[in-house]
Amino acid sequence: METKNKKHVAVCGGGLVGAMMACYLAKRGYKVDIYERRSDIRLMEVVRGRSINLALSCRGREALRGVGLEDEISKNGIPMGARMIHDLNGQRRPIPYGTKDQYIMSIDRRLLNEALLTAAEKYPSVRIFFSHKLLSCDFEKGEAEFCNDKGDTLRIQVDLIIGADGAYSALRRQMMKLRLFDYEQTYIPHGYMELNIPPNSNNEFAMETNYLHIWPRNEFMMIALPNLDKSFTTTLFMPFEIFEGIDTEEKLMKFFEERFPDAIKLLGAEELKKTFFTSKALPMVSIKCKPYHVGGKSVIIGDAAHSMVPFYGQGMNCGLEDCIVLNEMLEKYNDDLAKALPEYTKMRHPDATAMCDLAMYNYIEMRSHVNSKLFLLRKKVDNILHMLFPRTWVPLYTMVAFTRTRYHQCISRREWQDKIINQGITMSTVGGGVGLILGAYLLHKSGGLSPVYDFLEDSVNKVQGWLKL
Ligand SMILES: Cc1cc2nc3c(=O)[nH]c(=O)nc-3n(C[C@H](O)[C@H](O)[C@H](O)COP(=O)(O)OP(=O)(O)OC[C@H]3O[C@@H](n4cnc5c(N)ncnc54)[C@H](O)[C@@H]3O)c2cc1C
Ligand SMILES: COc1ccc2c(c1)CN(c1nc(C(=O)N(C)c3cc(Cl)c(F)cc3C(=O)O)c(Cl)s1)C2
Repeated sequence: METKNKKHVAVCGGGLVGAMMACYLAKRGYKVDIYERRSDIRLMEVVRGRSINLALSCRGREALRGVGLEDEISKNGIPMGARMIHDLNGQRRPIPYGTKDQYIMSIDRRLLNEALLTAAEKYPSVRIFFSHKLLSCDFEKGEAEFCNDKGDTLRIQVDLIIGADGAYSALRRQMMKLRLFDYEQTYIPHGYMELNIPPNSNNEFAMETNYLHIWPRNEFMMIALPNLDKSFTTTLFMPFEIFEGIDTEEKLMKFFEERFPDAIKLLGAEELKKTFFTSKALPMVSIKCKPYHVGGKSVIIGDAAHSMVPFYGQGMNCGLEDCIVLNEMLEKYNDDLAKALPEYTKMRHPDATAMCDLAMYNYIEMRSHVNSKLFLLRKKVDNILHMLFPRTWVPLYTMVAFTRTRYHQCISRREWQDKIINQGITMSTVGGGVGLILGAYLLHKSGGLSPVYDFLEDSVNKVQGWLKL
């Protein structure tokens, strides 16, 4: 692909979204220089960072498909066709995500990042500068300044500076100096800590493999995703003050015996103690900002533009979908940045902020009153209504994880569904009430079990049978 009349772009951040965007831009014939603060993770023994694995769903897979990487990544992913709910007495109950072809995938974060960096590097017009940290930039001149691990500074001039430098983005910090730039951030009182469920003594998975394991305990929660090495990366979510209050091994074991008794054997008591007292609980922040662009000179994508709490497993999926949308805008406006970038903000901001809100909403839901019984019931009702009314009742998580329905439309449909179900509940309550009064009257008049009463009792039993309550 000719690059003579195409743009020269600097992508700050060689994480999942930056490397993905570099592939899309290179496919368009752009000259792309990636500046990544860390050294080359492909050469590192251990890569410290956030969750070791992630749930890849429809939006992320579509982005990978767009650059020909879906098959390579999927073959190294572990399909999860259902959630496995662990309740307090150790009972495990599966709840399918949908039909058998509706599954999400557990993907190793490092493997995904390495594959995306290697794919980007294959394009002759892409260069990657590791150990280069963005310090500042001048949007008017299209200039950016970096420092390398030797402390040298480097100044470059390009047509477009893209910030894919994550939740604590340096490029976004530069944008915050500009007038009319809106910004809000919220740290939640919960932290997360990664634990590990190793393979069992036969070197097999210690739990059912193709499931997203969940221990919902209202204000506490654990989630475990399978790894290729037959372990499960297990993330414990708790308020920081609870983490801090567990300062002895006795307190830790008492806590797990009360809240996650079945997990002790799976985690291994000694390993649990060792990991818990050598790790720090990490924060989770929700960040919304606007606009994502500065004229035709710069744009932020991924967590740099919208960081969300992980309670929908959509942060990466959303960031990868940003790449599809930005590419569509460049296509639509024939690479005219002065038109494409403002359109990108206009198109993407409502959806990205909707997903931030959905993730926060689910965090508050899960934290306040979702234990395993209620989690099970809600998902079952969702699935039954979807079976009965497949075109009108699409569960929210299905729209989010299994379609490319725009995120803000997922919310408007949820509000419509809530209205329907609330009206349904009201009508059935009223209807039920009228039915009962009528039934009682007929019972009284006929002196025997009235047909209405039989019908009512029969239909409630049927629904209960369906719900297996
Ligand atoms: C506990 C947890 C669980 C999660 N689970 C899921 C999940 O199941 N599914 C999902 O879709 N998402 C999940 N996420 C969200 C996901 O991790 C993020 O949305 C995703 O990593 C964002 O990618 P990014 O490339 O935008 O940012 P990052 O992955 O943060 O990458 C930013 C890159 O920029 C580099 N950088 C930073 N500053 C500079 C600088 N100044 N100069 C140069 N380079 C810089 C960094 O080194 C990094 O390589 C989870 C997040 C957490 C915390
Ligand atoms: C590595 O750390 C993490 C941390 C959190 C998550 C993930 C990985 C992956 N996550 C996914 N969430 C959904 C989802 O849509 N919802 C509503 C759910 C939300 C919660 Cl909080 C939950 F526990 C189950 C479901 C569920 O439905 O299974 C998926 Cl679909 S995948 C959350």
